[in-house]
Amino acid sequence: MIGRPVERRGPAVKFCGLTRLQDAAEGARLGARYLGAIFAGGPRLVSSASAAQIFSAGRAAAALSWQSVPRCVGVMGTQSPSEIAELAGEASLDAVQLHADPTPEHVQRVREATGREVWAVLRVEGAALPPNAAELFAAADAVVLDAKVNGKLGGTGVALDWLALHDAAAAVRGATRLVLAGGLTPGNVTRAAEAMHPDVVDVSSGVEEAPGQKDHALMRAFAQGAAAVAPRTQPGTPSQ
Ligand SMILES: O=C(O)c1ccccc1NCC(=O)[C@H](O)[C@H](O)COP(=O)(O)O
Repeated sequence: MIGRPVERRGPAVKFCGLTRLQDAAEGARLGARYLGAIFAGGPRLVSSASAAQIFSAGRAAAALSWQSVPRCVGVMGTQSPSEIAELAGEASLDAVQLHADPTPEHVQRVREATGREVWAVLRVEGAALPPNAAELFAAADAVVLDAKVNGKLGGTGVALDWLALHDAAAAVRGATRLVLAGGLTPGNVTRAAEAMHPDVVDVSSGVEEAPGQKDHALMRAFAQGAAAVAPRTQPGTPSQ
C-alpha cells in the first residue's frame, strides 16, 4: 500500500535485515532515516550486489515520495577492514555496523579502510553495559545497543532492560549517537524510546512475517510508534 508518509518527531528509524526491494522502498516511503542489510551471516544474509539493488530501491522511493534519502548501513561480522571496504564500495554503503564485538582499534581501522561512518555494536546481557562501553562510544560514530544471545550475532528479537540501562548509557554516550536495537516491535518502541532516549530505533524481526520478509503494516505501525515518542523534558523543567 502506498500511504501518506509517517510524520517524524521521535527518534530516527532504521529498518534492518532487508532482503527485498519492496521492503526497502516501503521503509523509505515511511520516512526511515536508515536502511540496513546483513553481511554477517544468518537467515537475512545478502550479497553485495543484492544489497546495492535493495538500497537503490530505497533511495529511489524516497526521492519519489519527497522523503529524505535514507542512509544505507551494512551489518558486518568478522570480516577484515579490507573486506569491509570492498563490500562498502560494491553495495554503496553510507555506514558500516560492526556486530562481532569490535574493539576501538578495529573501529578506527575500519574507518580508515572504508572512509565511512562506523557504528559499533555493544551486545548487552542483563542490566549492565559491558566494561568497554565508554571506549566504544568514544571511538565510534554511533553505538548500537543490541541483545547478547549465545549462538546469534543479531536479529534475535530479544529486548533489553531499558529502564535498568538508561543511567549507564547516559553516563557514557556523550555526543555519540545511540542506536537502540533488540526486540523492538510496534507495541514497545514508544515505551523503549521514552525509557532510553536513543537517537535511532533499529528493528528487524519485530516487523517481519518471516526472516528477511517485512510486513508493511508492521513497518508502518513501528514508524508511527517511533513518531509518538514524547519529547524529552529538560531536567528541572516544571511540569504543566
Ligand atoms: O538480523 C540478522 O539476521 C543479523 C545477523 C547477524 C548479525 C546481525 C544481524 N542483525 C543486526 C541488526 O541490525 C538487527 O536490526 C538488530 O540485531 C535487531 O534485531 P531484532 O531484535 O530482530 O529487531
